[in-house]
Amino acid sequence: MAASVKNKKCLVIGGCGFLGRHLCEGLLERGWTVNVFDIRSTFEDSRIKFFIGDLCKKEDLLPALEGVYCVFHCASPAPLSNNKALFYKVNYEGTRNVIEACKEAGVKRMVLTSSASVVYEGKGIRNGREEELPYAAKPLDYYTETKILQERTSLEANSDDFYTVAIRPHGIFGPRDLQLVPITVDMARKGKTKFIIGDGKNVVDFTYVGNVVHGHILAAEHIGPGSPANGKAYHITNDEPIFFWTFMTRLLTGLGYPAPRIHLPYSLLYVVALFLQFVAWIVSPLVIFTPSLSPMKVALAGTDHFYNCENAKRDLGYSPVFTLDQALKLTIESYPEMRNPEEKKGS
Ligand SMILES: NC(=O)C1=CN([C@@H]2O[C@H](COP(=O)(O)OP(=O)(O)OC[C@H]3O[C@@H](n4cnc5c(N)ncnc54)[C@H](OP(=O)(O)O)[C@@H]3O)[C@@H](O)[C@H]2O)C=CC1
Ligand SMILES: CC(C)CCC[C@@H](C)[C@H]1CC[C@H]2C3=C(CC[C@]12C)[C@@]1(C)CCC(=O)C[C@@H]1CC3
Repeated sequence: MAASVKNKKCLVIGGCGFLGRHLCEGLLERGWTVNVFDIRSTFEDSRIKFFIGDLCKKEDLLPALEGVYCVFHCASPAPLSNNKALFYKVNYEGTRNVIEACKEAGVKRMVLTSSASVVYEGKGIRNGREEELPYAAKPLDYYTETKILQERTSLEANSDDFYTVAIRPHGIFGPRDLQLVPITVDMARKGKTKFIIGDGKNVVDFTYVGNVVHGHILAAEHIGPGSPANGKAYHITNDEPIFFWTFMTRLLTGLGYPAPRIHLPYSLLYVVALFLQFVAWIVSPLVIFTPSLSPMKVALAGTDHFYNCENAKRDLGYSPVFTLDQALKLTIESYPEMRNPEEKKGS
């Protein structure tokens, strides 16, 4: 049964990021008192108390944890940054630090933002259930490798004194998104979105940020003494699997760009991505460069990866609040600056 959270105080670690800020807005609407902890400041809100610091430093965290009922840990370095050392420092060592600081400050609950990628290693996943999918034995990138360590550490910390739960969203998109929409538009403006990787029939989940926020808040309201959610991981999706390339076509055409139309063999692109990754590794002692075509991106664009969220429905009372149609409309409308500048000239 959901606990009453009226005026309970929470801390959103990573609250100045894409998901974090939406989470703050959702929590405020739900009646929570919200503190934000982040390494940077990206917005102001008189209802929120901001703490700027590094989650890897306990002395930065402790003041922000005073009187906190629940911590939402959704901080991470940028998922596609490929910075191994930073991923380990923040996602693994930093999360251990967050857990220690929570216990020291007497915080009793933590909701971790994990990722559905923790079980994905480039092979197709269709309607994947949490209890049927082991952690990826061969993660495709350092980000995923450290998200596995982060989730495992967080769930193992669960006890009757400190309740933890992990939310595994997949392919989050929405207003103020920093990954999916900006990267896709950048590729479109460089003429790189005319290609379809593979046969174009791979089915995936994309999850609207409003639904991810809803899942996080339900998780915080449900963990506690005797809850079936304690120490568990939950897939949170839109529950509307879609062809990856249908989604991309709707997003691109909705922003005034042409639809992808030329098929390229998946295996060829994957080999090219592996070669570029090898070259980046060879030159890394001299220069850091992150190829735009990575094995992870190619795999995500060319294989099935959609997940079952029945466990979240059963234990958290989750169901998507926004449909994919509503979500795409809200997202496209929120990005006037991302529209194809050529469409105006053509009209
Ligand atoms: N975007 C997606 O599609 C998905 C994301 N996720 C997970 O959701 C969470 C949020 O992702 P998203 O909103 O996209 O990411 P963002 O990068 O937008 O937000 C993360 C925030 O955490 C901050 N941060 C990073 N390192 C530290 C640190 N050492 N101390 C304090 N704050 C720090 C970031 O600051 P800075 O920008 O300066 O690094 C940023 O403000 C992440 O845990 C991610 O793994 C899961 C599935 C899909
Ligand atoms: C091929 C192009 C037309 C479009 C490229 C879109 C990609 C930038 C995105 C498609 C799937 C996205 C995704 C993530 C980042 C952006 C994409 C690769 C994540 C890796 C972000 C962090 C996660 O936890 C998992 C996400 C999976 C899906």
